[in-house]
Amino acid sequence: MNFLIDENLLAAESLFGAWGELQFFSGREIPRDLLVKAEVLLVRSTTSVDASVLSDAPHLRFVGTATIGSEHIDQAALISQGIKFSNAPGCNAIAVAEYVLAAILTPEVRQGRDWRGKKAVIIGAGNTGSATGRRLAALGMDVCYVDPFLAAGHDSRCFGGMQMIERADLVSLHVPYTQDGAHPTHHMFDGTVLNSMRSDAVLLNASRGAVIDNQALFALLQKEPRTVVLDVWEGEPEVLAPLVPHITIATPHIAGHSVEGKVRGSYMLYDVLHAEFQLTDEKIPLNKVLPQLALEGGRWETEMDAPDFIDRVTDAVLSIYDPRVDDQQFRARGQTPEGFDELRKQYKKRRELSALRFYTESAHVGRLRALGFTVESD
Ligand SMILES: NC(=O)C1=CN([C@@H]2O[C@H](COP(=O)(O)OP(=O)(O)OC[C@H]3O[C@@H](n4cnc5c(N)ncnc54)[C@H](O)[C@@H]3O)[C@@H](O)[C@H]2O)C=CC1
Ligand SMILES: O=C(O)C(=O)[C@H](O)COP(=O)(O)O
Repeated sequence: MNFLIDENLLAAESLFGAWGELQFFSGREIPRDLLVKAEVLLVRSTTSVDASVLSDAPHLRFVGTATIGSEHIDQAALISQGIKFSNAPGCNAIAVAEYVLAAILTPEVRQGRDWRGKKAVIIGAGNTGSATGRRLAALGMDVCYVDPFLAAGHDSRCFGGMQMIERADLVSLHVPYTQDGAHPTHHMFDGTVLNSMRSDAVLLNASRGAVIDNQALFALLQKEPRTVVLDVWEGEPEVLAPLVPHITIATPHIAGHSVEGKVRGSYMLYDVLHAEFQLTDEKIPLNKVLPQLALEGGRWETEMDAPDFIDRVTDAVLSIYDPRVDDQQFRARGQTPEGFDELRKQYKKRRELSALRFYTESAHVGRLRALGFTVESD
């Protein structure tokens, strides 16, 4: 099989190398001459795959994106040409949830809050929203979801309408980008919705930029400061530069970029291809391709009392991932399209919290596990 693969797909050589010839491309556009031979095209979220791409790819049988979001793929065009498709649902849910957790534990966002008993409203109760909700609940927050699609089913979690955000201490967005259907998310947070939030509430967006009307947010923040964390930007890689100084933590769409999340994304496509093409070779287990390297300093021995739980957790979380480092780089180099893409391409090897082994006798083992740490207690 002939593969054409975005060079940012981790572990591609190890996973797909035995199945055929691999060619790699870099950047948002696929070089057209490489499409001619391609039977399998594997991309991430920055490459549009539409009818014009397909018209240059006469042998294409499968398109995969190693991401959760799939609005960059014209699925109707694929169906019309009998080309199979898969995304990688849930691959980086842990990474996104850990981004949110780390962001709200930074002193700049936390502003002395203990978070216990505070109200979190999560918009979108799918993979990333649920993973986030579980971590916020483990901090002691009171978590409710807005998700009209799931609220109508048998999900027993706390669901409510958008009016909940009026009383929320934290609002975190985890919806796909949609422009039609019963509940489109384009500019879901427009000026009216933004103004309905409490002025001391934290707003966080790690979903898609245009879920928030960035001009309306800019207008609001010019009038009064608020605590806002943005990982995604309307029109990225172009960003509304005058908005950036008003944002508490600003990052270049890297919330999902843990090494583990990226490898899981590639692995999910490997899994689907193995089944789709009825390949008979023995499957490579996921743990063979997940990074096995021990984390430097990845051992944390602690006693903790209830009052210092949040401070100990904050130290541990920020020792693994501190979004303020990404924020500094974004402000320095990420506000042009080239800088934005470059930061993402060269992104560090960020590990998930499970890479840190907590040794503790504390009564908080269950909460530490729910936050995502590996915990040993003997
Ligand atoms: N910043 C980053 O690096 C990343 C961003 N994302 C973005 O986050 C989005 C969500 O990811 P997942 O949670 O994995 O997707 P998911 O499909 O598991 O969950 C999305 C949820 O949003 C709900 N939803 C849809 N429209 C809604 C609306 N108008 N109001 C409330 N809820 C609505 C759906 O019912 C679904 O339960 C992705 O589509 C992607 O765009 C995902 C991963 C990484
Ligand atoms: O999974 C998604 O959806 C995302 O937004 C990805 O984390 C973004 O990753 P890239 O494909 O843009 O590197």
